[in-house]
Amino acid sequence: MSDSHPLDTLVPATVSSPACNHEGLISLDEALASYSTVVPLPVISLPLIKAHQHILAEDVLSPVELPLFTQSAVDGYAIQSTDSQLADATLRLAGEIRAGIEQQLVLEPGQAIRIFTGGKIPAGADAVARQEIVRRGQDTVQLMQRVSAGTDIRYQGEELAKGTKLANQGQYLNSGVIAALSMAGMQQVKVHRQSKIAVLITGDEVKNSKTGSQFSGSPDINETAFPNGQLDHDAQVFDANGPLIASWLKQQGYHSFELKYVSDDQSELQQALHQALNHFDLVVTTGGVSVGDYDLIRPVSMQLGAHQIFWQVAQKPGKPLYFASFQNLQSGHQSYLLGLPGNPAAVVIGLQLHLQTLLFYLQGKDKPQPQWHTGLFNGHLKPDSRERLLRMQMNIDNLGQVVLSPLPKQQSHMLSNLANANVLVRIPANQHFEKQTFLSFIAIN
Ligand SMILES: Nc1nc2c(c(=O)[nH]1)N[C@H]1C(S)=C(S)[C@@H](COP(=O)(O)OP(=O)(O)OC[C@H]3O[C@@H](n4cnc5c(N)ncnc54)[C@H](O)[C@@H]3O)O[C@H]1N2
Ligand code: MOO
Repeated sequence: MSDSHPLDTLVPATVSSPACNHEGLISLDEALASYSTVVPLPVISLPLIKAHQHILAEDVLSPVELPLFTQSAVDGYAIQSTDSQLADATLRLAGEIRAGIEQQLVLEPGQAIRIFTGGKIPAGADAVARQEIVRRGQDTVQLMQRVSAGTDIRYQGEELAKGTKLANQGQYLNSGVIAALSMAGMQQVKVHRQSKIAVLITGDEVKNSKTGSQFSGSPDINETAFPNGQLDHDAQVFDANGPLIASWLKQQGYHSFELKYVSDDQSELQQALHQALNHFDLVVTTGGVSVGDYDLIRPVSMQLGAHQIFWQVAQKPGKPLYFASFQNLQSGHQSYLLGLPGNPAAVVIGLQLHLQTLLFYLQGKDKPQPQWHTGLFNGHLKPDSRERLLRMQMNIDNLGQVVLSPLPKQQSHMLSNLANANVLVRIPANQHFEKQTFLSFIAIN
């Protein structure tokens, strides 16, 4: 740390001085809406499996009909249904059709063909007698029940006609959609490229990994990225934010991100931010965005050319949240900076609401805004001038109602209740809440 005041050499011309009172803050909804101004990432074509957890950039129409051919739904015998009306109904066995084996067999009246689930129905057959309803002889099959036409047959095209829409532009490719596309023979899909993300954990007090703060431009997320062992002195804290962000990103399907630690030293921060803003699509920082003398993320980023979109949101936790855009005028490289406050609970809100919404806009997702659900709040709350996001436990009671139960330890520096929380509940500002109030929530993921 240099002897001079950290801001002596850094008074960016573009910094306004937003008032720290609540009137000067933007609302949570305004902050979330402002992410819609970002430029979505380019469209690329990916093999289906690699496209998992990406956002589809085009509607996908089925190139085939499904099922692909008329087939048996059971293990049994392909027959003509009229033969099952006969008094004796004993049919001659005339061959076998297995799933996946091409056969040119034709079923004649009075015959049965052994067939297995998924086997292609032979010409001449209009029903399958499942093996539980037949009595099998050496070369004969006696039907114990009448079987109507169409029984236990899956017809070609009964699920989908060729050209049916299978998936929509803007849709998230979860494993179910991947399977539906694969079943229709799709091998490549157009998706938005995922954001390349740099994560910068700041703070002299945060126990550091030894990997240094230089970004290499390639992902390095393995256990060596994180600090181990003892604290170096008793004013240090263990890092909560690095593992929080890394595991959250991985859960969202982002495996290509780089995470570094940087101290509150101005030149170190300047170097790390310069690299990150110029080589990544998105830079997520923690700490250093409040009003303290060593809260340098805003002034340093603005001196590097970042343009503040907003700073300070009327939310609790996470008030000093900072969002900026950056464009390198020479290379044209565009990136965004989401500066999350250092308090770990503020980082949770920053990920679940802000980063999630921002990423959805960057990836071109439909419905990018948080999809709030409603539940019955079961407790008391005093008014607060900031909208609050409380960690709660959501359960379904024995009447089938969605019930939200408050948890203790809600302050910004506390995280232990996350072990029991499954939702974030939105508490509007300046209102007194009693039991039996409907409130909005999202699941914590
Ligand atoms: N005078 C004022 N002081 C503060 C205000 C204010 O309006 N006026 N706002 C407060 C609010 S609200 C928040 S939130 C914090 C955010 O401050 P910063 O973003 O600058 O974060 P830091 O000061 O760097 O850290 C805050 C807190 O979190 C701990 N921390 C930081 N990083 C980690 C980490 N990786 N793992 C675990 N814990 C971490 C850090 O030690 C601090 O205790 O500012 C208030 N101050
Ligand atoms: O906004 Mo801060 O996270 O309330 O403490």
